[in-house]
Amino acid sequence: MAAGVLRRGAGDADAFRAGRPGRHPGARVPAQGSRGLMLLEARDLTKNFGGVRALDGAGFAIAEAGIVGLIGPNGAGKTTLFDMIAGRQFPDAGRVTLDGRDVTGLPPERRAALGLARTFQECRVFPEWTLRENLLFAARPRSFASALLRAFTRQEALPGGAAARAEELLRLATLDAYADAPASILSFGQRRMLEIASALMTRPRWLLLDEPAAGINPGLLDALGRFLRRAHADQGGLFLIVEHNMEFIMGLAGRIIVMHQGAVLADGPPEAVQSDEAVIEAYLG
Ligand SMILES: Nc1ncnc2c1ncn2[C@@H]1O[C@H](COP(=O)(O)OP(=O)(O)OP(=O)(O)O)[C@@H](O)[C@H]1O
Repeated sequence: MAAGVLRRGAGDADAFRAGRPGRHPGARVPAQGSRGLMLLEARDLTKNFGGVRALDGAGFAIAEAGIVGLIGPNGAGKTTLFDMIAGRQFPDAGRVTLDGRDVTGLPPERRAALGLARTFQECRVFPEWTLRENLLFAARPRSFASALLRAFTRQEALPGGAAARAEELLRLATLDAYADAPASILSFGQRRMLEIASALMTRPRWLLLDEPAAGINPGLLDALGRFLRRAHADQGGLFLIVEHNMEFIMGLAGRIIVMHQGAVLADGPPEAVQSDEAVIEAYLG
């Protein structure tokens, strides 16, 4: 197991506590934002798969733009919760709101139209296409009308500013030197950054990242963290990140939500969560 990566096991609590003494024990969910609406709220989500209760009243509210980590031991319900927010799965009970709007029953494409984007555990880029082509593809309008236009005119109707946005993201990801090279020449970690850059092309208000640090060479983790910080400073919104690499997420996120057995166990700044005895206990299993 790589240093700083948390899985169930006796060494986990040590890795979890490493280096960061608790300073704000008991920190809870921040108050509502100035507009009075939550950027994202998951309320009392429940999901059963046959006899398995994957989510058991899970909920949290995020009022402010920022980078938020979603962590928890294997099987805690993180992916299921993520899928509920993205619309890939629907809850048995509970609801999800984006900017106060109930989106619980909306399919993923309707949520995308509202400004939600996500990446997946398996990296999705087109290896034969150049980096720039990958990014421009991500900016393509997905509507039926634009598909028709494309079919009849063979013209790509890209939104204004897409080319400039692609250059900007290539710079933020420090991939600009490879703009015209096929994505196949990139390392796995660089491909992951390209995939994230693609998701950022439309300046999503909500970006869901599923284990961005997984499988990435430790030498590239700093670059990935810098890219995410710079991208967030550039565009704002919420970056919600499921992650098992504790060192990475604790250094990146301003707030950590911990899940355990389908519910939220703790929620607060990294220092508080790392020194929370219930959280340490959950990781020890
Ligand atoms: N499609 C499914 N069918 C049956 N059980 C499922 C399904 N999806 C998830 N589960 C179960 O629900 C529970 C929560 O799974 P989930 O994948 O959400 O956890 P996780 O926190 O993302 O875990 P990991 O960190 O290992 O990815 C687990 O017990 C899992 O086996």
